[in-house]
Amino acid sequence: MKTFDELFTELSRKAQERPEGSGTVAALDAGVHQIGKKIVEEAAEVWMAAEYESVDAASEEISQLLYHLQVMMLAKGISPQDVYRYL
Ligand SMILES: N=c1c2ncn([C@@H]3O[C@H](COP(=O)(O)OP(=O)(O)OP(=O)(O)O)[C@@H](O)[C@H]3O)c2ncn1[C@@H]1O[C@H](COP(=O)(O)O)[C@@H](O)[C@H]1O
Repeated sequence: MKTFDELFTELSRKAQERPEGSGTVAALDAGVHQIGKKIVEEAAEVWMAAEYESVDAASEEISQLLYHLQVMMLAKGISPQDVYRYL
């Protein structure tokens, strides 16, 4: 289990060190357009799970959406603090 900030730290390191087999590195290489499509796909999965599936399934979909949002943040050089100041 990890927090939003812990995941962001982990993904930042992956982006920098580019370990082989990292899905995050592959997503960053694919670019903003592909990351954006993944965010829309995951958002739809959150909606469907929330409406038709269990709380656990919806939680898992939300975690995946948060992951892909973090990948977009990395792709655009946006830090958690950049986002938090709007919360
Ligand atoms: N939390 C996540 C995470 N959530 C979602 N995903 C990605 O999102 C996909 C889920 O999307 P879908 O449900 O659409 O499943 P899918 O259709 O089989 O996925 P794709 O075919 O699109 O790859 C997964 O296959 C992962 O590629 C994640 N990938 C990585 N992480 C964490 O990120 C960290 C770094 O991962 P790597 O960069 O791969 O080392 C690790 O701690 C991982 O646990």
